[in-house]
Amino acid sequence: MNLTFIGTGYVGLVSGVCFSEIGNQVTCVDSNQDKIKQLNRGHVPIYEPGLKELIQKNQSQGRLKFTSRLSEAVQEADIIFICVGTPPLASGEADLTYIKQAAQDIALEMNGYKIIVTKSTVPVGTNDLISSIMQQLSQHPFDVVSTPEFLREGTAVQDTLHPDRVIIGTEDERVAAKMAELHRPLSSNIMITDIRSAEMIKYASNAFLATKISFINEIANICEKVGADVTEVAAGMGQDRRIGSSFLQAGIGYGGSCFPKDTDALIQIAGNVDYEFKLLKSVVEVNKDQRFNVIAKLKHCLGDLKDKQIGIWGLAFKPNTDDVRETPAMEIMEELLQEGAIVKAYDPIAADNFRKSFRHEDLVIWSPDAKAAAAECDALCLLTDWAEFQDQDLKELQQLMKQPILIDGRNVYSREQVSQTDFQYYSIGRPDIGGLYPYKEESMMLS
Ligand SMILES: NC(=O)C1=CN([C@@H]2O[C@H](COP(=O)(O)OP(=O)(O)OC[C@H]3O[C@@H](n4cnc5c(N)ncnc54)[C@H](O)[C@@H]3O)[C@@H](O)[C@H]2O)C=CC1
Ligand SMILES: O=C(O)[C@H]1O[C@H](OP(=O)(O)OP(=O)(O)OC[C@H]2O[C@@H](n3ccc(=O)[nH]c3=O)[C@H](O)[C@@H]2O)[C@H](O)[C@@H](O)[C@@H]1O
Repeated sequence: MNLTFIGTGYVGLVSGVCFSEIGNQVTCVDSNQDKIKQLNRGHVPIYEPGLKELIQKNQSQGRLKFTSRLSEAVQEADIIFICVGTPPLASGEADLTYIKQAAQDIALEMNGYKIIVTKSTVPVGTNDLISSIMQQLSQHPFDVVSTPEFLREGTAVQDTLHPDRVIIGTEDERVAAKMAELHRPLSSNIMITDIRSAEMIKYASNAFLATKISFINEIANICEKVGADVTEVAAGMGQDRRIGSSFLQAGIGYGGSCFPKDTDALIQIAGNVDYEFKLLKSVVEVNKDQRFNVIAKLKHCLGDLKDKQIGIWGLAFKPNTDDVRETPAMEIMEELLQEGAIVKAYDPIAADNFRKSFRHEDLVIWSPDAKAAAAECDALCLLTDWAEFQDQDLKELQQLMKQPILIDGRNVYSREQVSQTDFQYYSIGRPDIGGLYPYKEESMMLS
């Protein structure tokens, strides 16, 4: 089939490339000409394992092209995917400016029947809005379908080629059959539903995953006070198939371009129909606090942070991505600088992106590698669980530092690794590994 993807962010680019990989003729369009120039020169604007190779392969086999010329791309296509951003407004609501613009752009270039598929995450009712924009501006027939995207950054290619499920929101049987045919090479688990339910499935899924994370983070905080190990607790809970083991990794909270934005948007969607989503509001609040756990632990070890040298390992919101949108590292570093600490930072991939968006860029010492970031530090904080950090020799690391204090915000190191060192080690919800918690002994005793 001839497919056009509008927007070459994570979703448009990865989906476009993967649909070309399974044999479709794909055009990816972006209004950002610089992005298109880069892509045509072989430079991939995002870091995503496996993506560059797939782009090269499908481009050279003539199934994939990049352009900023929308008219051709719309006119050649049977199916057009809208994959533009839906960033948050100050109120938390999704900004639909790019969606409306894309619908108008498509409508003005129509030359016959097409299926318009919304892959962007959009509030319930947005596909109806797209339909009405199209109807006003074009005489040509069309159908609008909601097919939300569930890929994760860092594993986006695998997630797209092997999705757990495909959700297709349409009330038209022929459109459903065509969409199912398109997706069948990727998954046999295809659910056809109505448009509004499809729109809601996306928000509900992200909100539920965010809830699991905030839930386990609160359990971790309690574990620290009662002397239990959250990784053992999560492993025990996860063996119940009704609970499942994924997204129970305690840490410094979720970040990224989607969970923070989509939880806020769902709270607003509910608010707009006079429903207060109390549970989700708490999830968001817990998440905002969780990152400061790192600062509390630093203060417990070092007291006043003024003039203390603190190393930061990891700036991306998760490993295997250079995305720093809503990364917890941003606020942690701001707080450290505010406290008068000297901050040294390193990330294997995301440092350049982080520097561009960090307003105190000039106050940080940017280190070329992990060891340099730790050298001469009073404490080291691990904020992103990159494999590179997991593989470090802790004994060697300890020698480099002024004081052997390690705050592991992602529970990366094992008891065995830590016990072979003199590190004063604090992780999240594992009070028995390394660090001594002052409140542990007295609060653990039942009377
Ligand atoms: N980033 C992710 O991992 C995931 C994102 N989503 C959702 O997918 C949507 C897109 O997200 P990202 O790919 O991260 O977005 P992004 O913001 O990284 O990229 C969007 C792209 O669309 C382009 N664009 C905007 N308006 C355009 C127009 N009228 N014509 C042509 N190009 C246009 C922009 O120049 C930009 O390159 C959002 O709604 C997001 O919530 C869903 C699942 C995963
Ligand atoms: O809508 C989206 O954009 C996407 O949002 C998330 O994907 P992503 O943000 O790429 O990454 P995740 O792997 O979900 O991680 C999100 C954040 O949660 C944190 N996390 C994740 C899992 C966990 O157990 N604990 C935890 O703290 C990660 O460190 C990261 O900061 C969802 O997992 C995708 O299904 C969805 O498509």
